[in-house]
Amino acid sequence: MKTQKTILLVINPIAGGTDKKPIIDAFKKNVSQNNDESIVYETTGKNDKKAIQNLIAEKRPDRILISGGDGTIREVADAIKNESLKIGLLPSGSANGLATNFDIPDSLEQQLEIALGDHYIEMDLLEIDGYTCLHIADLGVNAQLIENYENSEIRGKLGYLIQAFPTLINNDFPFEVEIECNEETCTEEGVLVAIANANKFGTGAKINPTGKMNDGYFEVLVFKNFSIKGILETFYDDAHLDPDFVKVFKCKEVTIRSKKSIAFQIDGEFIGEKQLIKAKMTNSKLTIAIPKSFSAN
Ligand SMILES: Nc1ncnc2c1ncn2[C@@H]1O[C@H](COP(=O)(O)OP(=O)(O)OP(=O)(O)O)[C@@H](O)[C@H]1O
Repeated sequence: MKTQKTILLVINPIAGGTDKKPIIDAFKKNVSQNNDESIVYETTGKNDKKAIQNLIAEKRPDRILISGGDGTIREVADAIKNESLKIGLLPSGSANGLATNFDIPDSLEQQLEIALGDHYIEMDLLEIDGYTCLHIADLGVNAQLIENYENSEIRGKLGYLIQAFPTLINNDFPFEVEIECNEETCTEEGVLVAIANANKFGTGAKINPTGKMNDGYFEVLVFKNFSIKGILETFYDDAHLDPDFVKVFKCKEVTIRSKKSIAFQIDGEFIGEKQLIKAKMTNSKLTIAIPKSFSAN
């Protein structure tokens, strides 16, 4: 009979460009202190989903800790879709949008305590054009900014800020979209259309303050104004949900159409220029260990 727990760490060695040895060492130490067994899987960037599935089938871990950015979390989420496995987050990516949403602290010690703890959220998972979306996807100015940022040399918030000005000046926003949801179709004009399960962008900007990550719904938010002040506030401060600035649709399924091809991103990853987007709430949930102080509202 299995008397101890098995904890698997899936870690992306290149995420965030940092040395991962301290994370692996702290993980092993923490797990062994509880007399549990630790397993470490380092991602390779190739066939990781299958390798993680094989490891789960072989070792039957009780929990999976994930160290990387949102891309690594998505890889694990896809791998465990049909399993009821708990996960914990040790954020180490250059973008940690999901961890930002749960207010996961910076200290590795605290992260391990939370990730191995017993306070969870059953988080909704969205599917957008065949991709799993963990927190926020969007069409328009932010996706354009991410594309420009990915092609630039300067990382971090300063990189976004520097890219913000040419992005805002050198494009043909606002654009028109047709939004089909809740058995209604309407036409809206905006500079950014977000599909949000979560409240915040990875930068910490609270763009969807009323969204709940476990209510079986997501929000479509159309940001209407093309004002540098408004957009920068959206990225760096709490957004104002003034109806003149943003229109919100709460739904389980949406189709968005645009006559022009518009930049589109999911969870901080630039996907491409799109004219048609279909998003829906899935029946899958991700059980994530989160801080006790986090309230899903
Ligand atoms: N060993 C590896 N070598 C190269 N790429 C890898 C490796 N392991 C994972 N990857 C790639 O890393 C990406 C996921 O990175 P993730 O989002 O977790 O971290 P990140 O630092 O935030 O990355 P990014 O800055 O690219 O968003 C995936 O594209 C995956 O294929």
